Amino acid sequence: MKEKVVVGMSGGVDSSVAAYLLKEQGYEVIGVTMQIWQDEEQALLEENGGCCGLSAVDDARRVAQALDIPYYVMNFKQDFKEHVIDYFIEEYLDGRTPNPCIACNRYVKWESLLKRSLDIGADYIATGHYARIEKLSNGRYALKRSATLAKDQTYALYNLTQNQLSKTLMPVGEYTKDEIREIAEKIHLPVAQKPDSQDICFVDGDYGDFIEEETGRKITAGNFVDMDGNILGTHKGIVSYTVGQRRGLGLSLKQPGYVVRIDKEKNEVVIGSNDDLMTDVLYGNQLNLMSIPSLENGMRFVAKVRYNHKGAPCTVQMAGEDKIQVRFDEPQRAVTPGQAVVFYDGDYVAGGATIL
Ligand SMILES: Nc1ncnc2c1ncn2[C@@H]1O[C@H](COP(=O)(O)OP(=O)(O)OP(=O)(O)O)[C@@H](O)[C@H]1O
Repeated sequence: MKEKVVVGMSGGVDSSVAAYLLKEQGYEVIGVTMQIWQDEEQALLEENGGCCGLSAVDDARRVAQALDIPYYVMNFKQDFKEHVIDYFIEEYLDGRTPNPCIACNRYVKWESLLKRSLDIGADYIATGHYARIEKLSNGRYALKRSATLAKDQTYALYNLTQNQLSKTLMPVGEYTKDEIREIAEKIHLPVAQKPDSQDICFVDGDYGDFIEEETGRKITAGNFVDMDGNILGTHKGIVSYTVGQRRGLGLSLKQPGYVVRIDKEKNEVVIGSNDDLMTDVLYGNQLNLMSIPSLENGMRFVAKVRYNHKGAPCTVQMAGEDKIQVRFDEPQRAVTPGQAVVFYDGDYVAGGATIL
């Protein structure tokens, strides 16, 4: 009997070609689009390349028809609200910079979609992510960077569990984006020329406005201060800033000023120089290990502190029960609380954690 796989279809090129490739590989393929956000907001975001509203469903349905596979729309709005929107809001209110894609992957795409897929008799779920999954000789499953470093999505997937990885297929990771578009053209998929989706699919514009609308809370203005605590001006609320930011501060300073720290207790945004942003040690919690079963003292990796960071050599070790220390060989710029640190052993994700 054919193995059954549920493909998460966003209506984009990558997941459409993923469905095609798996069908070619002999799987019984079922397409599913997850509805994750309110329809009116989605309709607006669609115009900006958002991922899950009405036109996403239309596109995914047309692709499923073209590929002759069954297709369903499933409602995941509650899961998304709890695990992504609420987390996003809480983190910003706490003066941190969350990564909602990581939370969506772990809790919505995998935990919830995988569960429902297994419930309907599937053996696997699949997505159009640019990453590969391998079972290593030590018995562990690990993500491997995609064949094309130009579009490698392993960073946002570091938090998947062993069980989740063991039930996941990512066929697109073997190809470059150009090759995927060529396949889409060759088989006349209706979405071959669709642009990539934007980073954060549910908010477009000022995060402060979004958080005020969602929570009904008024975001309060506060002081910009320098490294010595001297007041430099007024900010519009800590949720509108992130470490490393220079643009949009509205300050006229003698030297270029950057957000170095956000102090939630004092409702202050601390401004310093580029040098003040450099740090060679960071701490993380909520550790997830992937290619390695445990973290031994002195282990060497290359770690990324944000999606588009090129990665830097470091030593990683435990620094408490669920706390790690990452010590870089050279200081890194703008390490940001709330983002993830993901450490690689060659092409494999060894593990990752949330930056404290
Ligand atoms: N609403 C959704 N329903 C089901 N699956 C989804 C949805 N949104 C995203 N996915 C899955 O997650 C993968 C990665 O999503 P991302 O938003 O990064 O898309 P992308 O890289 O632009 O890919 P695509 O071209 O397939 O949209 C998609 O390829 C798809 O498999």
